[in-house]
Formats: sequence, structure tokens, C-alpha cells
Amino acid sequence: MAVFSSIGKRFCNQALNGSKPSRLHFQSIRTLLLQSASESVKVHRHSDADSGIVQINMERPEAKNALGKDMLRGLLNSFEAISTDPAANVLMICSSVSRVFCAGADLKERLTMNVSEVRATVNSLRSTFTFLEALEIPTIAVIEGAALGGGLEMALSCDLRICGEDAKLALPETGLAVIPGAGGTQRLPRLVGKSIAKELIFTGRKISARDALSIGLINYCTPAGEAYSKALEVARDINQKGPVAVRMAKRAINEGLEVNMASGLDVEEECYEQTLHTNDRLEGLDAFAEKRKPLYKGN
Ligand SMILES: CC(C)(COP(=O)([O-])OP(=O)([O-])OC[C@H]1O[C@@H](n2cnc3c(N)ncnc32)[C@H](O)[C@@H]1OP(=O)([O-])[O-])[C@@H](O)C(=O)NCCC(=O)NCCSC(=O)C[C@@](C)(O)CC(=O)[O-]
Repeated sequence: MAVFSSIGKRFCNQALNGSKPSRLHFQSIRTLLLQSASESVKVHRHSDADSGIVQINMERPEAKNALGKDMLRGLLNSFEAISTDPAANVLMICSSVSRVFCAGADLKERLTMNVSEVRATVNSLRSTFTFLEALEIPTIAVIEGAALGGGLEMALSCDLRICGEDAKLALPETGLAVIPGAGGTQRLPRLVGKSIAKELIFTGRKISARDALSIGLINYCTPAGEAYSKALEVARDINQKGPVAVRMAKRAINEGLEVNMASGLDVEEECYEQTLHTNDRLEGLDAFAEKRKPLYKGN
């Protein structure tokens, strides 16, 4: 059921960690609750000019947003709903829980599972984050506090990561005598290089947002409590661009990086072709000639 709500102060954990809140935290951001995908996952659509921005809030405070069955089902339901929403142009993934983005696998639930249940759960975590990575629209992980194990693996499946400076990131799985199982062994080295990824995964070491920025793991490190404001700024910027163009740019980069340069350039050509016949391309040229802002409709 769709319900109008205001998530101005509780959309993200940033204002609750004792740091000085920024001006934006006290603005009321009007959103529409699109879906309660589960007890612990809510999907909101921003309103008015921001209506192309969709936001997922993780809300499982008692377990620090650990990825238990209900949370995982809620995330997959949300990603599936967003994948078929033609009005969605950009997704922000946030936490409503103070000082944590996501604590990774639910270790209490795990204790009750036999080996085949563990295998099925890890496979399900991996495929859920692969689905997230494959969404056509850009995705932004908004991180204040801890992003650990599966929590960091979810963020690695997003296109961009924006952290408050109190954030702590790690893949601590080897300390639990397992390995990252939700894509971490593959996505971390692709992002930061083999050598740094190996060190972080072998040791399970927690790194600060500043260190994460310096190794290219995240896009921005903001003052503590301001990751949401920065992410919203970036999301608004993306939301104003030609929606087909942004989707095709994401596809060209993702698919092109998996193949050699010549095949990658073929992918680029194919993706460019998709933009050629859009009304938005003509609107962009008209707006330039008329010295006004373009108004894109996504077709
Ligand atoms: C997140 C901080 C820093 C907060 O640190 P804090 O703010 O000091 O909070 P806390 O440690 O007091 O935790 C508050 C409550 O949340 C619970 N909690 C907390 N985390 C979890 C969890 N993961 N699963 C289940 N419950 C969790 C914790 O047990 C506690 O419950 P209480 O004792 O009050 O009943 C700290 O709690 C922490 O370090 N948690 C553990 C992080 C961790 O090791 N995560 C698992 C990574 S392994 C993984 O993700 C595996 C994967 C996905 O790659 C593959 C696979 O599935 O196997």
C-alpha cells in the first residue's frame, strides 16, 4: 500500500551518532512508501522533482541490520520491484539504524543451520547481490558506521559508495573461519586490485572511510553524519540526466569491462544505438539551442 510519509530525520542513521547534524538532516524530505518489502526493509520514492529517486531503508536495529532470512527476502523483493519500475532512475540504499549500515550475515540464525541450509543461504545472499549489481539503474550505498561482511558485499554490488568518516568497513569472514561468500572475493579485487583485496580479506582488518577512499573502495568520505546529504546530491544529479543514457552508460561500462577492448567498443556502439532514437536525445539538443534546462521523460 502506498502511503505518503516524511523521512526527513529517520531515513538514515547519520544524525544519530553524536556528530553535528548538517542542515539537510532537519529538512523534511517527502517520500511515498512504495512497499514494505518485509518487517525490516522499506522502499520509498522521493517526491516532486526527485520522483526518479527510490530509496531502500534497512530497519533491523536489534540485529544491526544483519542479513537474516526476513531481511534478505525483503531486499530481494525490493530489488525485483525496482527492476520493473519504469519511473525509477536511481536507487539509494540506506540504514535507519544508528552507527551501522549492515552487520553482514546473521550469525545467530547461522548457528541454528545445518550445512545444506548454510549453503542455500549463502547462495541466496550471493544471487541477491548479483541481482542488485545487475539493476539497470545506478545504485548508491549510503554508509554511516559499520559495513561488515555481507554488509560490505552489498555495498560492493552498488555502483557508488558514499561514507561518513566514522564508517568502518571490513570483510571479517576469515576470522569466522569462512570466506566472503556474497561476492566479496570477486568484487573487492576488481575494485581495489588483487594485492590490497588479499590483505583485507586474509586479515579481516577494519578500515576507516578515509582509508577506503584512498584505495578507491568508496567514492566520497563526508564528515560523519553527512553521507546521506552527499548521496542525495549525487542522486539528484543523476536523476536529471537522460534516463536511457544513464542506463546504457552503466551497461556499457559493466559489460565492456568483462571483455577485451575491441568487444567493449562493440558494446559501447550497441548501447549508444539505444539512445539514438529517443525523444530525450532530441530534447537535449533543443534545450541546448534554446539555452534552457532539458526536461527528460525517459523515452
Ligand atoms: C556491527 C557491530 C560493529 C556493532 O557493534 P555494537 O554497536 O557494539 O553492537 P553490539 O555488538 O552490541 O550488537 C548489538 C546486537 O546486535 C547483534 N548483532 C550484531 N551483529 C550481528 C550479526 N552479524 N548477526 C546477528 N546479530 C548481530 C549482537 O549480537 C547484539 O545482540 P544482543 O547481544 O544484544 O542480543 C558488531 O555488532 C559486530 O561486529 N557484529 C558482527 C559483524 C560480523 O562479524 N558479521 C558477520 C560477517 S560474516 C558474513 O557476512 C558472511 C558472508 C555473507 O560473507 C558469507 C556467509 O553468509 O557466510
